[in-house]
Amino acid sequence: MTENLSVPFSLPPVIVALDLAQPQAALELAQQLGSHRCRLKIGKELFTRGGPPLVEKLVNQGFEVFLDLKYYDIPNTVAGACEAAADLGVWMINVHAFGGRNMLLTARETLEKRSQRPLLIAVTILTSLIMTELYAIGLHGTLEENVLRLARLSKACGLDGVVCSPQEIFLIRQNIGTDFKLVTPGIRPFATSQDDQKRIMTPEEALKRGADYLVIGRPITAAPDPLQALLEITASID
Ligand SMILES: O=c1ccn([C@@H]2O[C@H](COP(=O)(O)O)[C@@H](O)[C@H]2O)c(=O)[nH]1
Repeated sequence: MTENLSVPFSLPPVIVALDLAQPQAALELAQQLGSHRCRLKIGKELFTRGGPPLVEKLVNQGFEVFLDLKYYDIPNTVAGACEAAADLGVWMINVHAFGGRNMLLTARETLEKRSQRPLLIAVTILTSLIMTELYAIGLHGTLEENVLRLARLSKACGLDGVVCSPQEIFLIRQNIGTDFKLVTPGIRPFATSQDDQKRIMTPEEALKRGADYLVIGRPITAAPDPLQALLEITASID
């Protein structure tokens, strides 16, 4: 497959989830993928192993990094964590919308005091969850009602967007509009899932529905040739 590197250059909307256990392997994979082809997401496993030095290395290599630590704690603690994450120079960070209004507001206000800040988004309902699980943890209403309520709360608190499943894109766009970033994991090239993801969609369909960013991990990182997998996905949404 040939790549279109012609100007004007714009980064594809793919954020590769680097869910690897070894920082060195993550650095090698990042180098193979290239900062001109994708953004990267660092989550709990890799951050716990590689820590801030790994994040800073990738930022210094020119990657736009989404630090996906999904903060969920009292407002003061989350605000401090957001400050610390912003100090790493990352492009995007996130919190759980379940942390509530005060936590969301404090996080946003803390970041707004900076001359440069990362995008701040909130996780609504994890893409691995289905309705029966929401009932089990005591949430009432449909899954969509819960996602929309949390997305509205996030918007009202001035956040830049939310993490949601691609299946909720229409709902959020219709009710909240386009000035709100929708970051969607649960992306599967063949719309089937043999793993923990439950609310899934293909990259083409998610973008057609209005996703801003597609978070894609295992379909790329576990592929025999990750770069080829990324290029095929990118070509499919071009
Ligand atoms: O609701 C959510 C929030 C975050 N994630 C993260 O996205 C990636 C998805 O990886 P895949 O291998 O493509 O399933 C992963 O890092 C999750 O922590 C999510 O899946 N759902």
